[in-house]
Amino acid sequence: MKFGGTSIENGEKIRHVAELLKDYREQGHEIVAVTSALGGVTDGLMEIGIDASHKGKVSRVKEFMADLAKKHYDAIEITIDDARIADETIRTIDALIDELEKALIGICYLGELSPRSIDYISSYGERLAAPVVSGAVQSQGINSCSFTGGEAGIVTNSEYGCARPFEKTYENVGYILKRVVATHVPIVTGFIAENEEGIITTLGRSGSDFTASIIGAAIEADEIWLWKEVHGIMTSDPRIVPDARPIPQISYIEAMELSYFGAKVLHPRTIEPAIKHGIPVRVKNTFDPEFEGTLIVSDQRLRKDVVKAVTLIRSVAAINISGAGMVGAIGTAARVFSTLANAGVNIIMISQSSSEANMSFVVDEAHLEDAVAALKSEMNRDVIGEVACDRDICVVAVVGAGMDGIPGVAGRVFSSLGREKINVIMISQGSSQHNISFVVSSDEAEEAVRLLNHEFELGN
Ligand SMILES: Nc1ncnc2c1ncn2[C@@H]1O[C@H](COP(=O)(O)OP(=O)(O)O)[C@@H](O)[C@H]1O
Ligand SMILES: N[C@@H](CC(=O)OP(=O)(O)O)C(=O)O
Repeated sequence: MKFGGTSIENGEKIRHVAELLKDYREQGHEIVAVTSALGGVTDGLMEIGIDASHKGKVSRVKEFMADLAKKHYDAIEITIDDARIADETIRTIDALIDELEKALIGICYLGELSPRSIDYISSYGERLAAPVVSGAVQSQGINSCSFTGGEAGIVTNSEYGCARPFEKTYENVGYILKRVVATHVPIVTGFIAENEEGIITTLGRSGSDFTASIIGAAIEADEIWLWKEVHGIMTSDPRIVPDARPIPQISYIEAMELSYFGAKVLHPRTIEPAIKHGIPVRVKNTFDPEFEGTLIVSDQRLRKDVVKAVTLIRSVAAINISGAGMVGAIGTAARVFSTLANAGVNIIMISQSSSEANMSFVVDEAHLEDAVAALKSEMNRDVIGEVACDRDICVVAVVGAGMDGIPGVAGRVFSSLGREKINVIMISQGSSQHNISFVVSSDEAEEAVRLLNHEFELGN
């Protein structure tokens, strides 16, 4: 079971989580709990790290640390009734706060923040949360202990900020946690792991979902449950479409498409370990545990709804390359994509006109400058005449395995946009036919998502 930052935002919510864990444990379930940082803490840690490296104010660091310590002391006061457990937890928190303060002051003096240091600093959110959650569970009379991702056996490469676990992780974690769950509810920090030298790495923002899935696979869990503040995977982000509804059942592939195409409800790599080990994943609402939520499984029963959900990716940019010399020039696409790969640019979507005179792709906005520079310097100007880009765009994706082989879905998507005069800048459909994605300008994107929810009757 994984509890996200919104589920453990403060003492009251942590107490509720501890009671949930107690109830399930007393029903006879063996549970490993994965915890995120208290709500907003990871963002705060990243900001203070950047602040320290730019402005270097020790007084600002001390102020931040006092607030951070208070947030955790307050949570302890509300969640841990037993004085001995509370004292022990406070000592653990104090030691972590002391270590982190020293690191941040070091960054103030050094004036630099490497990707490795960002991972180290941001790891404290989960490292501070796990002992508090564990103390709260112990205070409910249930045996519990806490582990960092590294201590639980998760070993990754050194790609700081989005590290990938090595295969041996599954054996390590299984060996360590399978024995503990028989007697305890172990609380493991989500999001963070270690490389082979024992240096802290992170799995990417929202990576606690991925941690839960790695652990679920390693201990051969019956199910992996992701507890959130929403009623499951919804037909669209409820912040954009207020009447979006929870999807009762969805396939692994659909859930992967949704998370890759911007549905912030799941970390995009969450489903991989679950698929590999055939473990169902449930997304449930921490604050309405009786509600069944969304079940993600491989063997999806055929449902009549063709489109399951509509998602939106922001913070992207489009690049269009064109030139009469591209027509019939063999190897142009290969050169473009290897140039972008060498520049470390992630390509989200690709489209080529049938005339071959231009090619468009969508990249993360953060990679745009590197992408344009690489294309301009590497490409043969005889072939590519122009490289143009557009920052004010979003990708909208219409997802559903039921679209496969059903004629007219694309027609309905684009007719409904056309009726409302929403201009489509670029279109792409994978041959799997699970996803139709297209690009619109940023100021029309949310309206497009609402329109398509209405067109496919996805709302309540
Ligand atoms: N299709 C979707 N279904 C459900 N939630 C979505 C979707 N797209 C975006 N979201 C957002 O994802 C968030 C997921 O819940 P949250 O409790 O924040 O998870 P966590 O704490 O694990 O990160 C919600 O705030 C919701 O607005
Ligand atoms: N705390 C990390 C990891 C995480 O998974 O958080 P959440 O479960 O709140 O998305 C982050 O904010 O990215």
